[in-house]
Amino acid sequence: MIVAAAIVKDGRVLACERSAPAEVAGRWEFPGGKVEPGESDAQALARECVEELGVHVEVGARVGPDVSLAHGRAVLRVFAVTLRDGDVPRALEHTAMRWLAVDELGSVPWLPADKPIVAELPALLAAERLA
Ligand SMILES: Nc1nc2c([nH]c(=O)n2[C@H]2C[C@H](O)[C@@H](COP(=O)(O)OP(=O)(O)OP(=O)(O)O)O2)c(=O)[nH]1
Repeated sequence: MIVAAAIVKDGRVLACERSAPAEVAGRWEFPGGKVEPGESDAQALARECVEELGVHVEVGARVGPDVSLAHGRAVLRVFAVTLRDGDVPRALEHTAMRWLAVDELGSVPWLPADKPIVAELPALLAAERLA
């Protein structure tokens, strides 16, 4: 299982540019990674957000469907995530980061598996604005 974070703040979502490996470098994704043995999805996601962004997060609801990766050898599961007050993400492992507003969601080359997740973001961003 790969878990990843749709970090939402002020009507925008954080997109991150992969630095490696070569075949996906330059593609954009949600920060995250593999769930390690003994971890829950939420624990893995919280750990990855510390490692990749230096932030503490609160893990919320699922976003979009489980997406099959690598010919069914892995599954990508994305969660809505909020930052702990005052925490500011830094690109510790990514080449670049951008906070995308709803009209900018198509402005980066997402990893192909992320497309059905990105399709759910307008509703997620709208809901956050109302909250
Ligand atoms: N984190 C993340 N990975 C994604 C997304 N979309 C997508 O296809 N993937 C794929 C790319 C990689 O093949 C895999 C995640 O690998 P990773 O390199 O981020 O995981 P990790 O940090 O645990 O890996 P490792 O280098 O520690 O072994 O999932 C996404 O939105 N976020």
